[in-house]
Amino acid sequence: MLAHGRTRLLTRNTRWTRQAHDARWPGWELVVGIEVHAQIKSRRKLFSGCGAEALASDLTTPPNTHVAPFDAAFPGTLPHLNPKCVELGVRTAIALNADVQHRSAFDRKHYFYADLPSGYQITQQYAPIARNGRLDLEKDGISVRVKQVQLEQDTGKSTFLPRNRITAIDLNRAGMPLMEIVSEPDMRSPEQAGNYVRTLQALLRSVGSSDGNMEQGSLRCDVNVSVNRVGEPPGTRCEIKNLNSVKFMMVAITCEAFRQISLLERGLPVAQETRGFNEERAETYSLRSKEDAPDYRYMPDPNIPPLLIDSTYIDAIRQRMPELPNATRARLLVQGLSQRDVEVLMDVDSGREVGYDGQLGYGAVAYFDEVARGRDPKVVVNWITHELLGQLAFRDETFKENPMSTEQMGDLIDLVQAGKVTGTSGKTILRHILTTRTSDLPSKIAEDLKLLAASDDGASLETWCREAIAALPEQADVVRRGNLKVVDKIMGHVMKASRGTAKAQDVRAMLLKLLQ
Ligand SMILES: Nc1ncnc2c1ncn2[C@@H]1O[C@H](COP(=O)(O)OP(=O)(O)OP(=O)(O)O)[C@@H](O)[C@H]1O
Ligand SMILES: [Mg+2]
Ligand SMILES: [Mg+2]
Repeated sequence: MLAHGRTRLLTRNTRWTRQAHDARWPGWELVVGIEVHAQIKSRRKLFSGCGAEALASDLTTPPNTHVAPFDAAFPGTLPHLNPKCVELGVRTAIALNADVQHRSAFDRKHYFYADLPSGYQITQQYAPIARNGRLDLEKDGISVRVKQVQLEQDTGKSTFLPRNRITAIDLNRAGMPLMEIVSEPDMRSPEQAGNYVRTLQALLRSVGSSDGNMEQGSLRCDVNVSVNRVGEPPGTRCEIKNLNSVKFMMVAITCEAFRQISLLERGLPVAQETRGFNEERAETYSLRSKEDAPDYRYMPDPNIPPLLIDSTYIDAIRQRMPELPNATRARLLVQGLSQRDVEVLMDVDSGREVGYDGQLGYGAVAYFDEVARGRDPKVVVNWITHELLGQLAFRDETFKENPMSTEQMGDLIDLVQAGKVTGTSGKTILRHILTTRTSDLPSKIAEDLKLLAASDDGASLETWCREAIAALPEQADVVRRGNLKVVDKIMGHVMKASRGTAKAQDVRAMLLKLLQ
């Protein structure tokens, strides 16, 4: 499963290549670069050793219950780097084809805000853990360069309570580990930007370094947008902050492009600034201009020694890399699955925790792999995508909640393939498992529910057929006169009587025998 090797470069760097004219803004070119902050999936914070379990996803954690003295900047406390975060950072860097730096360092970035008790954030702006990566967007046929990956701390959260007119501070998130993944300005449309974030999410999940969930805040994006007339150098960028879904991010980029173009067309300059996005009014608004930009007074953190990483360490991680999404996609296509099946499988949220050793890979893909061992992949994927996922969706349940084990699914498919139960009964058994959450194997369920195919039992098959002919005399006559199409009607009657246990082929044969 060594799929992490350098994959083929899809195109040359797109940076200066001209994009085919975009009907939304003829004569103009859009340039987008994205800074992604992804929460690292570690059980402990970056420097304090404080437990970070369930903090990221669980918004119900009571405020200020996971705070070590260091997170609250208690005097005399010292940082202690969490090695798990380094490992997951390196793992991410390898997945992005980036150069892991043998020496990186931590800086203090100063600013004053109530949710940052120490008055500075520890980050790696100047000597990041990895540089010069790349993310291939197969759908767009481009490759986005990743400038750097840096480790840094998250801040706390502040909430203004209008009723009491106070701002409440929650330090649970303070000191949580983040990776900032900075792209080069290589995207040329809102769609490419959306695809970049989705592809990155899938990559982070596949290597187990982040949940990458924008809605829950474990992945946050700042998008940088500029426009220029085709053939001219890139314009001044504006950075849009605090976007909480890929969809809104794409809308924000589109709105921002129109705003900048309309300024330039009126001969007005675009000011470099940080902007927010109002979802309801679908417009961006100024947060602060470049002049108001804080002076961060970066300085090396004197309490943290440089991070030295040797080749042996990097190689050990490289050896244990799981299969990456592009390789998974290619492998599934080779197994004969359709593009659509592959998309569906890979889109499904993960059913199991991806181990930190990365052994499991995708939830639904891992599930498929296990069931498909020794079985026809196309048959297996049909049962998973159409029946299982269909039924889960119908019940408004996620794949995480799926009670049907891979053993149960495998047994069910074997029963149907061997003709021991019909396809219809197979679906009944699947629904039975989802409803009762039983761990019984389908072969036992089929017996208990009397769903074993009736083929061996020629007697009842003949009885059902005779009854059906008696119930539908007109149709029976039409068939007798040679119109075989009408036999389907009578078959339907038999299937109903047999509760789906009769095999269609046998029913048809028996009816024709009785009617000719
Ligand atoms: N002309 C441009 N148009 C759009 N995006 C650009 C342009 N030039 C640079 N960018 C993007 O802007 C981003 C700059 O991010 P970077 O983290 O280096 O600096 P920053 O935004 O000044 O710092 P901070 O982390 O404090 O926000 C990169 O993603 C880069 O690709
Ligand atoms: Mg940045
Ligand atoms: Mg920025």
